[in-house]
Amino acid sequence: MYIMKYLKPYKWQAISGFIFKLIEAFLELCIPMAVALIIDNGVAVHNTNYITKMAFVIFGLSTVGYASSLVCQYFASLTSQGVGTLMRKDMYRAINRYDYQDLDIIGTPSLITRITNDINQIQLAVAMVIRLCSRSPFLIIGSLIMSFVINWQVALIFVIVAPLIAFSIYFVMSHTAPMYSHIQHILDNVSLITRENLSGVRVIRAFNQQDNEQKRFESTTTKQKEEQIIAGNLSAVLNPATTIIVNFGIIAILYISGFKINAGSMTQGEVISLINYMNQILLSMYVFANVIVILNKASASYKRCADVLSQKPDIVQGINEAPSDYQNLITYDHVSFSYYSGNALTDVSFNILPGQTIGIIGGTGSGKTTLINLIPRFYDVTEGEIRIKDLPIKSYKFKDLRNMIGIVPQQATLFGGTIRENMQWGHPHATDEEIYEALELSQSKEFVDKMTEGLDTYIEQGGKNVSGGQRQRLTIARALVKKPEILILDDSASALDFATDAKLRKALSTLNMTVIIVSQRVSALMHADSIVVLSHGEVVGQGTHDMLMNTCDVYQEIVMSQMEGGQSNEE
Ligand SMILES: Nc1ncnc2c1ncn2[C@@H]1O[C@H](COP(=O)(O)OP(=O)(O)OP(=O)(O)O)[C@@H](O)[C@H]1O
Repeated sequence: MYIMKYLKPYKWQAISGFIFKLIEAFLELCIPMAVALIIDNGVAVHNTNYITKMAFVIFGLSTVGYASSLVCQYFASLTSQGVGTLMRKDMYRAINRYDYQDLDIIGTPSLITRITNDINQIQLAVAMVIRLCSRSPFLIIGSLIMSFVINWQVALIFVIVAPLIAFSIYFVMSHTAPMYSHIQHILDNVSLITRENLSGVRVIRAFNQQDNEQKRFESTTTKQKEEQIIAGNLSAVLNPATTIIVNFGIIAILYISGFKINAGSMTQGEVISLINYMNQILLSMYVFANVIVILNKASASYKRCADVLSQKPDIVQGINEAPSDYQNLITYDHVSFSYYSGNALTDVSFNILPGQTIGIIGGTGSGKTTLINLIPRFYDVTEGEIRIKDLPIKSYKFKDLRNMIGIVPQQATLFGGTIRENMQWGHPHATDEEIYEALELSQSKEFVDKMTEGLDTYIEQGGKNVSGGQRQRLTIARALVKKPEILILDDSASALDFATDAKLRKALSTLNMTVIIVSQRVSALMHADSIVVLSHGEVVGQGTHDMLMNTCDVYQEIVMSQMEGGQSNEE
């Protein structure tokens, strides 16, 4: 039970909250008794001194009750917020250790919902349990006991009325609870659609899809509205139903008490306090039923959060550091890989020597990105082995393995912060000189120099305030600042014009690095020492441009298609 782990540091706050709530409930139980005394010993005999004195007593009881309630509220907030924060931190940590495969399966929107909405639901439940779980049963049982103390015969009415109220609340709740949980599900969908729409707003407008998206949104919210109305109508039955039961109970109390007052075995004040206790039972049952609804919702949220926490990464690191003596830099040895949705690479074998520039080419979906994602162990091979410096990559510590690699992903992503801060991601102590060197190599210096604040220019989250091409160049610079032994460019120059792309490749060729260039453009890798041609996840050719032109049909087709498109040999 994860919840116990998070509650443990707040054990005393939770217990204190419980105790203060019980004090408040106890004082609340005393008030109808005090009112009865005022009626019998003050109002009935015109004793104003007694009434004044008891008014102070009631004021005192209410004030202490109110103060206890505030203290309880304080401890409940402290505990619920503390539990939520600890849980959120652990979830964040767990998600950061996730394998890519797990991220793919659970999905980012769902993880965001779990770490925000679901934790909020759990926090609310923790606060409610502290504040109301003790109070309501205490008041229900206390009111029953008090009524028996006042007059056991009249109190038998409570024994009939209380279960009837409980049954009607249960009946309505058991029908509405599944509806509300379905409504919650629809609301989740509404938030998913909203998130998708907001993040893709430009694409939606570019494709004139506003009306369709509006309809999709409206149909979901209409469904939510309709279900909400049905559930609301059913809930609305509850109030009059329970009020009728309570009113019958009150009539029965008045009827029987009338005889008893006439017979002198009961006072008017006692009748009033019995009616008050009857109302208190009703209110407490309402509150308790609502706490149960909140607990129900929270238990579903808790399960979703516990799933996140219990998911352990399959990819674990080894213990080795990089050897200084080796022959081959990277070796793919009969590597196959499958996503949960299907096979992506089959029996891939090739070798990369230190200092070589390797091109990876192939059609869309041929497995290029998958192939290079296996090197830093974003995913682990399903079969075969990859070795770096003649050691299996599984035997390296993550830090050592990933320190050797500078990867520029297809999707150029920058983070909120200055250009300097972004550049220092891979090398926290990089000097401005080293950063400028990387900017120069990546063909970014020119546009950074034009920015009035240079390296101090603030990059918005995701790099929204720079163009696609500039973003790509900056991500290349970020990888270069790290001075990796292996630089992997995954279609990283797709947004660059041909001239800049050529300059970039020329600059990279001056570096003492092993470079892997993934591209669909022949011009981007035709000068590589070796080119690997992929088709449907299999290597269908390997060699230099000239060799492949003579031996590999797929490569020839790619070259021909690009020559027809006028993209080849633009240098
Ligand atoms: N995260 C993923 N989950 C499931 N399947 C995936 C995932 N990523 C890729 N695939 C599938 O694996 C195959 C290879 O995809 P990959 O992205 O490696 O191709 P690619 O050659 O890099 O394509 P592109 O040139 O379009 O980037 C494709 O069929 C693709 O649908």
